[in-house]
Amino acid sequence: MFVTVKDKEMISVKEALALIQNNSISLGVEEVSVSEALDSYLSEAVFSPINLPPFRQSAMDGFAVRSHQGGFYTIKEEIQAGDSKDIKLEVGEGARIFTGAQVPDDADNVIMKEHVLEKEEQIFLQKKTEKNNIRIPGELIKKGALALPKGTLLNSAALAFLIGLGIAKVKINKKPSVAILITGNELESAGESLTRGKIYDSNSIMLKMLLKKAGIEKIACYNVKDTEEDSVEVVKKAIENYDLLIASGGISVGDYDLMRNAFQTNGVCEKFYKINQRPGKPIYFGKKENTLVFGLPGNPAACFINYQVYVLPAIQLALGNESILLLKKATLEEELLNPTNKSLFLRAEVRGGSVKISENQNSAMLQSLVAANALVYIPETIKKIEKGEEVHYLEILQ
Ligand SMILES: Nc1nc2c(c(=O)[nH]1)N[C@H]1C(S)=C(S)[C@@H](COP(=O)(O)OP(=O)(O)OC[C@H]3O[C@@H](n4cnc5c(N)ncnc54)[C@H](O)[C@@H]3O)O[C@H]1N2
Ligand code: MOO
Repeated sequence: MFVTVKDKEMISVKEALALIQNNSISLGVEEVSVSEALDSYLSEAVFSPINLPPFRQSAMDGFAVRSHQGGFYTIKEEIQAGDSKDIKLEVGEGARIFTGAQVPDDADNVIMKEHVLEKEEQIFLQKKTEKNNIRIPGELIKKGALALPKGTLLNSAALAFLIGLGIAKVKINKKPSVAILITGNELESAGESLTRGKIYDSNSIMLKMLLKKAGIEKIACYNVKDTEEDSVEVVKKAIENYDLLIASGGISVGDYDLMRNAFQTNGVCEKFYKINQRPGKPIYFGKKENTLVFGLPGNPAACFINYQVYVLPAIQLALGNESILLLKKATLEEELLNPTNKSLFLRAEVRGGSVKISENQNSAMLQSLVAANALVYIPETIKKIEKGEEVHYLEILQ
C-alpha cells in the first residue's frame, strides 16, 4: 500500500505558537553591572533609591532671588553646578546661579540671565515670567517610586536612567546560549570556489546575525554532515552544552533529511512537526529538559521567516519578555489572493500605514527579503483581501 504524508498531520500557526508559549524555558536570574545589561530584560521591578533631582535645582543660567515687589536685587554670591554652599538670602537679595546648581533654600525664583540688566553687584528685572525655573526634588522620579517594571527591555535609555539613579547592578534573566546546526553536503563557504552541485551557505551568517540582534551572546555554529552518525553526534553535543538548538535544513521528508530522527534518537520530546503555512511548512519544535530544539527548513527565506515567527518568540519568552508576536495592522496597496489552503507569511514593506507585498515570495530567495520590514500574516481561511482592506503584519528587525 502507498503511504502519503497528509496535510492533516500539520498543525496551524496558532497551535504552533501556543505550543511554543506552553513550552518556554527559564534559565534563572543573574546580577550584572548595568553596563553589561544591554538588550537584557529585568527579572524584577526596580524602585528609585533617590529623589531625582535630589535637591532644588536651577533649570536656567541666571539669578536665584528671594523675591520682593521691586525690580532691583543685590547679588551677593555665585553658585556653580556641583557647589555645596549653604547661602542665606534676605528679601531683595540673590545669587548668580548656573543650570543644574542647587538653589538656596531662601530663593523662590530663578530669573533667566536674558531677563535682567546687570550692573556691578546689582540686577534689574526687565521681564516677569510665570515659571520660577526651579526643579523640585523628585520632579523626575520620587524616592521609592517604580522606576522600571519587571520585564523591561534594557535599552540604552533604560541603562542611562538606572545609572542616573545611582544603580550600578541589575538583576536580569539569563540569556540562552544557542547552537546553530548547519546541515547539507551541498554547502560551501563564501570565499571558496563553487564546484559542481554545491551552493554557498547563507543560513549560518543569517541566523548568527539574527541572534545577535536578539541580544544573544553565546552562539556556536556546527556543520553537520548528511549522515545519521554525524547528525546524532552533533545534536547530542549541542543538547549537552546549549539551551537552544536551531538546525537549518534536513527537516523535510527526503532520505537525507536526518534531523528529526537525530532529535528523536537524542531523547528530544517532539512538540510539533510541520505547520500548515507557506513558506516554511517543514519545521520541527521539541524540548529536552530545559533545552529547546528547532529544526528549520534549509530554504533561506523559509528559514528566516520561521526564525522570526517561531524561534524569536521562544527566545523572547526565555529572556522574560511576554509580549511576543504583537501583530500590527496596515492597509493593502493591492488586492491579494490566497489560492492555497495554508496560512501565508508574505514579506512586505510597510510605510506610513500602507503595505506593499514584495514581488518575489520564493522560499529560496533572499534578495526580496532585503528591503522587507514586515511579514504579512494571511490566515488559512482567508482567500481574498481587497485593495485598501486591513491586514495583520509582524514587524521584523533584521
Ligand atoms: N517531498 C517533499 N519534498 C519537500 C517538501 C515536502 O513537503 N515534500 N517540502 C519542501 C519545502 S516547502 C521545503 S522548505 C524544503 C525543506 O527542506 P529541508 O529543511 O530538508 O532543507 P534541505 O533539503 O536541506 O534544503 C532545502 C534547500 O535549501 C538549501 N539550503 C539548505 N541549507 C542552506 C544554507 N545553509 N544556506 C543556503 N541554502 C541552504 C538547500 O540546498 C536546498 O536547496 O523541502 C522541500 N521538499
Ligand atoms: O517551506 Mo518551503 O519554504 O515553501 O520551500
